[in-house]
Amino acid sequence: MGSWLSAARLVVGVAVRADPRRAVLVLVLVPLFNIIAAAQALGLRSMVDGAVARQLTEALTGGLVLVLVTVFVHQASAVATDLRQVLQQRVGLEFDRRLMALCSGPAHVSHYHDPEFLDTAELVRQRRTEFGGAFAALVENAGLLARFVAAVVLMALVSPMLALLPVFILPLALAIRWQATIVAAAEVAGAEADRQRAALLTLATDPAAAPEVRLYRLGGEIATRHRAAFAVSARRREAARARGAVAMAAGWLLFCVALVAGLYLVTRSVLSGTASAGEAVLVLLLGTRLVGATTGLSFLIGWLRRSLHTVALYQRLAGYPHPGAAGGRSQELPERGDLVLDGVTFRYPGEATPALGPIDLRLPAGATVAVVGDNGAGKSTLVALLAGLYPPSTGRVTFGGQDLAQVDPELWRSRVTATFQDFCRFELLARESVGVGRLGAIDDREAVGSALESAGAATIVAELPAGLDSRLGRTFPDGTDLSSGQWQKLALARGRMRTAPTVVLLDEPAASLDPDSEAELLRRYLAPNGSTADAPITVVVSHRLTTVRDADLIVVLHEGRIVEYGPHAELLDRAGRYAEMYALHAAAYADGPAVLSAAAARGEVAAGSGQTR
Ligand SMILES: Nc1ncnc2c1ncn2[C@@H]1O[C@H](COP(=O)(O)OP(=O)(O)OP(=O)(O)O)[C@@H](O)[C@H]1O
Repeated sequence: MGSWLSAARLVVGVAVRADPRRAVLVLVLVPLFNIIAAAQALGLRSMVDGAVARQLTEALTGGLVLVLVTVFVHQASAVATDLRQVLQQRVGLEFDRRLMALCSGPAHVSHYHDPEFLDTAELVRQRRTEFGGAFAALVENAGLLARFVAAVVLMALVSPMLALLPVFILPLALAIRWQATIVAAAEVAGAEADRQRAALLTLATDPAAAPEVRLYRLGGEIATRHRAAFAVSARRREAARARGAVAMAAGWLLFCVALVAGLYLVTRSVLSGTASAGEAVLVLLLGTRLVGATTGLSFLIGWLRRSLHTVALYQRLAGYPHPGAAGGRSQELPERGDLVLDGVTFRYPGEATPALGPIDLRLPAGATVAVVGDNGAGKSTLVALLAGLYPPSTGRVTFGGQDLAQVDPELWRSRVTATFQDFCRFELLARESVGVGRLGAIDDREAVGSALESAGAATIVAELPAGLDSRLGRTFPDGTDLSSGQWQKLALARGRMRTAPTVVLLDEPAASLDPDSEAELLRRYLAPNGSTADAPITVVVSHRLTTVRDADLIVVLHEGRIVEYGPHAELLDRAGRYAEMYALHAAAYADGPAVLSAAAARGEVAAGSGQTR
């Protein structure tokens, strides 16, 4: 009940803030019109009593009241419905904004790895329209409740016994509430299956997945799994609804018996002369209205319950404890310094063991660093930690001696530029897709042009139908789609928009590039830059070991830990994991022998051993 009230308060607060005048009008007028509607019954009573007593004035006055109230209530309700719909949209829009801020606002992104957060967010996203619906349901319920109370009061004036009718509605109301509770619980329990269903639907309709779906003939399998996932969540929901329906039917039965008994009492009073015929008609009219209002309430309470439950889920998301979200962070950071990880571990939410660490690592100012290791070694996790996207689970990351946990994450991220392994395909205008790398310069064609140039992506854009102004992607009919490598080059250009970053992070930046582009890219990023005073720390994750050898330092990760660390030649001398990986890699390349012989010519391969340096 507490969460209902808190959700209702939030919805009303949002409506009042979104449009104070309309909100107050709707919240006051709708119940008022419903109370006024009860005057129809009074008019009808006077009409009947006037007719029975042959009192024309009384009969005509009653008729006039009946007609006027009916017309007024009809018109006023239409106006109130219009107002309510406008507000409903505004409330929905405001919650959409809040939801976007909730997901994209937190300092870190680790919540996206928490299944509980994802399930709740998925439910809230699916039921977004219910935020506006919650306001509408509140208003309609208030209106119906007012109508109900007015009817009971008028009936009680005829016979006080009739005031007991609401007591017989209580079991029905409890049954309605119980059904809504168990259906909501079933929906939460089925959220995981619903998420799977949504993912399968995306898979079956996503153009990127289409080639493999066709090739491996996965259409049928996806449909089967989709049906199975639906069955899991639907079975739970339907079972909950059925149980609730049985309880509601029992509640209805009790109420109907009570109403029939009430009508019997009034009929007896008319026959004994203690009530007028008009009063009997009044009770009959209000009694049937009571049935209507109760039916309406049973529907509306279900609607209200469901929509307030969505609001409560939103509140749960809003209250999600984001690690490292404490305020009062420093806005100061040195321009240059070493980036140091000190006993750092990172565990994904819900995981028992850390994906990374403990790690101690010093990345000297201006150094170029390559991070290598097997799949799942923790390279991307390390990059995300350095970008400040996750807070370490234990240990600390410092820059220039300053603990980044004490620094505003926004400040740190404004110093970092990155191209991630799963880079985003911003389906905007080409210049915007690059320009979002520095929002302040999004309209600066020159800045975008030089970022494209430095990422080797200028020709891609030059060949587009409208150059920088071409729309990218398939979402819009006039959009041009790009190849994976072309998208990746635009992502690299985006990373070049920040002109003087402190740290440059590149996670598999060349995975989709041709060998020439890759070699050129890594040459640019990994050329030793310690001699330049303002050079950033550059961290490159790559599986192509032959292309990262020029880095000042190479970090070898294995099962989340650093197993080796040093320059290429030193690591080869150590003849450990890196040397082994490097030799395998060089030999596996089509031109492996050529690489090896070139290395031998430079004295980097121990003669006859195949071991490279
Ligand atoms: N969202 C997640 N939730 C739980 N565990 C995760 C998640 N993402 C990654 N992991 C786990 O963390 C470990 C490190 O993953 P990470 O992606 O950092 O490896 P990687 O070295 O970048 O791999 P690759 O070379 O394949 O890109 C792996 O064991 C992986 O299973």
